[in-house]
Amino acid sequence: MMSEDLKREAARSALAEVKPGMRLGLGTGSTAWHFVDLLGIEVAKGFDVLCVPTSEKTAKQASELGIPLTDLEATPELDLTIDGADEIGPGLALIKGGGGALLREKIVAAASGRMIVIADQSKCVDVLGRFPLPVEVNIFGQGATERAIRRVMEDFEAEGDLRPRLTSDGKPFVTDGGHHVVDAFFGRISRPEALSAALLEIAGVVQHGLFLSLCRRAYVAGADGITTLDA
Ligand SMILES: O=C(CO)[C@H](O)[C@H](O)COP(=O)(O)O
Repeated sequence: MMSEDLKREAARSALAEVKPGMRLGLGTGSTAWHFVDLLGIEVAKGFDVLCVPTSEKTAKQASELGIPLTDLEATPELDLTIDGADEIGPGLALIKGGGGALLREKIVAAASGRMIVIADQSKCVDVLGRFPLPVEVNIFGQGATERAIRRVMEDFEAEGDLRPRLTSDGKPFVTDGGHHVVDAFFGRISRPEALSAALLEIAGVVQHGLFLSLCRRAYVAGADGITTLDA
């Protein structure tokens, strides 16, 4: 199966968890795109859900499909969030934010009773950190924030550097919240909880892409079908 087919199969498994009347968080990225697309087909047939998107991109896709949308002001508690991931590690610890939506993704996941991740097998790792960890930073004082992040990277024996994320035309990548993203190349993250705490201690760090103790289930699609991983 091609990678897009695998993503769609994982999305289809997650769709089976969605019951009528649920309040859902909708993730961001190419795998979440398939979930939203499949949900749109059900909504067109009359399926009842109310959704909070985790990015402007997902909001646009969902509204074009006629999926009813709300926000966390009107609906502060959700039943379930379905999202993709950049890495799935032991205990379903995740790295997210490759698409730059990590802040809204984490807020929405934290407001949800459950988070389910959908992915193809390539995302599963024994140790997190091969995928660069996205860190969302306030634009004010970014130089000082980067310096502080580099110090934390040294403390955690990062194998690589910190790189400000740029768009394809070389401009700083700006998140939906108006912040920048810097990508931290760790190679191996052996103490994710401690790293999370150290990064959040930095004043200019808005959020980072380590999702710890948030995801309870993953549907992972591979050549042999779907594997269900539970935390
Ligand atoms: O965290 C994300 C966006 O911020 C995505 O979920 C993550 O990057 C995975 O994306 P894809 O399904 O395209 O591989």
